[in-house]
Amino acid sequence: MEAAIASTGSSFHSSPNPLARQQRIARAVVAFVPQPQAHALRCERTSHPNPRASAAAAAAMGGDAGSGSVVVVGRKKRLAVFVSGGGSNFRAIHEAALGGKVNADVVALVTDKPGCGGAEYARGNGIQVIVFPNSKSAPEGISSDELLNTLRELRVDFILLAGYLKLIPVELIQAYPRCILNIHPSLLPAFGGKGFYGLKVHKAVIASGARYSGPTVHFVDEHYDTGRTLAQRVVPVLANDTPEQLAARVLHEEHQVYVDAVTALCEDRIVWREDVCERDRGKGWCKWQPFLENPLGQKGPVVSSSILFFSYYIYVLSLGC
Ligand SMILES: Nc1nc2c(c(=O)[nH]1)N[C@@H](CN(C=O)c1ccc(C(=O)N[C@@H](CCC(=O)O)C(=O)O)cc1)CN2
Ligand SMILES: NCC(=O)N[C@@H]1O[C@H](COP(=O)([O-])[O-])[C@@H](O)[C@H]1O
Repeated sequence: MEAAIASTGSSFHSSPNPLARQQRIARAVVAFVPQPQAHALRCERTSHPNPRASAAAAAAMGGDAGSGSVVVVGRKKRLAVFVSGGGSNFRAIHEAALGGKVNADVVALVTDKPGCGGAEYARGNGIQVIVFPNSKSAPEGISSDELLNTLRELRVDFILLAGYLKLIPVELIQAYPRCILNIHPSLLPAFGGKGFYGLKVHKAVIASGARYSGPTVHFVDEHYDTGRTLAQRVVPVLANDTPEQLAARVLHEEHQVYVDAVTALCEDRIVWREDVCERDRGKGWCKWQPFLENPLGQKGPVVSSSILFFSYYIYVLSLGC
């Protein structure tokens, strides 16, 4: 059962307080809410715009915060992108960040293949290249602990996997809860897991006789491709498709859906819906499902948090006149 509980208010943190948590578990948190501050599990590293301030800003801009007409943008987020190959998704995200669509800076490229296309692009664009992990083919690579320290020194908020072919260690997953995304070239859970990467995925899709395929953006957990799905796009599988033709069709959609997902992530517009949990009856388990907020709604003017807070105080001063 899901209730449409759309509320503005502080962002939702998984509280250590079991009673408070149980009370919350009894309520479903709505998946699509009209504005960024509604109930949501946020990555600890992002800012939380003040709901009253955004309402004031919306009023000042003639919008209506309740209708999602104002997207509040906090501080610029800092991204580390992990790549093993050509890096076209990495380039799409970097270009979207440079163009202002994604409210972020790409501060590091992490790769297990220092000679790959993604690493070359990063060097040509002044982005720090980090080789991880250490291996025979990349002896200059660093350890998990060194990588974690480097990402912290760079104040990285989110990690984006984009064609990275190594398993992300559990210590990185634990250090960045709900802050690591991956893009996979099939409609997970189909055609995912160990051994499913690159053209292998598209060969399996064609061999299966599937009529549709497409990219999946998902949060990363300690296993390959089993994290919570955030966004998907669908493309047709044509009768005479080669794996390369299907790969190109899927890749085109990947660039769109990943940029959209990262845009939402950096604007704090991902909300987590929790199904009513039957934990108190001793069965079942709770599922948190991340959703892009307002995915079909109109996006209002983008307001920087500084303008937002300034308009809020003008609004408050005007009340006193
Ligand atoms: N902890 C996680 N790490 C990674 C995930 C993830 O979901 N959780 N996603 C992968 C990306 N990926 C699919 O999207 C993926 C990449 C690689 C493999 C795979 O089977 N790799 C081979 C090695 C390939 C090579 O080194 O050339 C293997 O492990 O044997 C499966 C899925 C990134 N990391
Ligand atoms: N399972 C992981 C996997 O197969 N990832 C896939 O590797 C390609 C990387 O392309 P890019 O380097 O041009 O972004 C992309 O198609 C991505 O979905």
